[in-house]
Amino acid sequence: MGTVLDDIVAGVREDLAVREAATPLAELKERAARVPGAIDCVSRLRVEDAVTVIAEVKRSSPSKGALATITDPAALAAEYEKGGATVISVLTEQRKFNGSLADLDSVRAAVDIPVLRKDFVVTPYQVWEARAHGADLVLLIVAALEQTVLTSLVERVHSLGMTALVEVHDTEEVVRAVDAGARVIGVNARDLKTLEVDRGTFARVAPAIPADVVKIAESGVRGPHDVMDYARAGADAVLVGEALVTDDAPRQSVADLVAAGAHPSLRAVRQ
Ligand SMILES: O=P(O)(O)OC[C@@H](O)[C@@H](O)c1c[nH]c2ccccc12
Repeated sequence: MGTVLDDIVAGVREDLAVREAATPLAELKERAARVPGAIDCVSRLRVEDAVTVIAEVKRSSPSKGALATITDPAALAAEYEKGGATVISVLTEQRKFNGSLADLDSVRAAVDIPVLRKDFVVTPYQVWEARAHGADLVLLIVAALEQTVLTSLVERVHSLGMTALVEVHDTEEVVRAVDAGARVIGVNARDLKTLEVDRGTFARVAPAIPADVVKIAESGVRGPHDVMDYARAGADAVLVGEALVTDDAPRQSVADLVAAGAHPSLRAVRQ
C-alpha cells in the first residue's frame, strides 16, 4: 500500500493527463509569455525584525476533510492582503484539497502581492501552468520527487522568474533541497506520509538550513503564540491555512499574526 503522498500524487497525475490533452504545452508557453512577469519573492519574505505571513486559501485537507466552503477565494485573498499577508498561497490540487487553477486565477486577479501555487508538482508542464496562471512561487515537495527531477524543476521554476518553495520534513531532505538549488525552504510540521503535525519539527530541522536560504515554517499555526515560537526558532516566514480559513475575521487574524511576527521582544533572539 502506498503512503498518503503516493496516493495524492497518483490522482494528480491522472488529472494532469486530462489537462495536458486539452491544452498543449506550446499553448501554455504562449500564455506564460503574455502574463505579467513574476514578482521577486525572496526579499519580500525575509525582512529585518519581522516574520512575514503567507496566508493560504484551502477548502479541504486529507487529514481534516472539509474545512471551509470558500465560495469566493478572491474575496478571502483580498482580506488576507489587507490584513498584511506577504504572499497568498492557493491550493490547486482538486481531489483532496478541493482547489483548482480557477481559484489561482481569481486570487491572482484580486491581489497585488505574490501568489504561490500549492500543488503536488511533478512535471515541468505544471510549472508552466503555474506561470501561465500568474503564480510567482511554486511549491516543490522533496518527498514526492527524485533528486534529478527535483533539481530540474527548481531550475525550471527559477528560469521562469518564479521562486521555488522547496518543502522538507527532515535534515536529509534539507540537504537534497539545497543541492537542488533551493533559495527558499519550507519545513512542514505535517508529515505528508502520516498526516501527523509535530510543531517541534521546524526547530529541529531549521539549523540544517544554510544562512542565505529563506526559512519558512509551514503548518500547525493556531495563532500569534505559534508565530512567536516559530520566530524564536529562526523562521523568516510562516505559512498558515486552517486557522485562517476557519476564522470569522480572517483579515484581523492575519493582522494579529503579522503583529506577533513583528513583536519587539523577538528582536533580541533574532540577531
Ligand atoms: O492548515 P495549516 O496547518 O495552517 O497548514 C498550511 C500549509 O502548511 C499546509 O496546507 C501544507 C503544507 N505543505 C503542503 C503540501 C501540500 C498541501 C498542503 C500543504
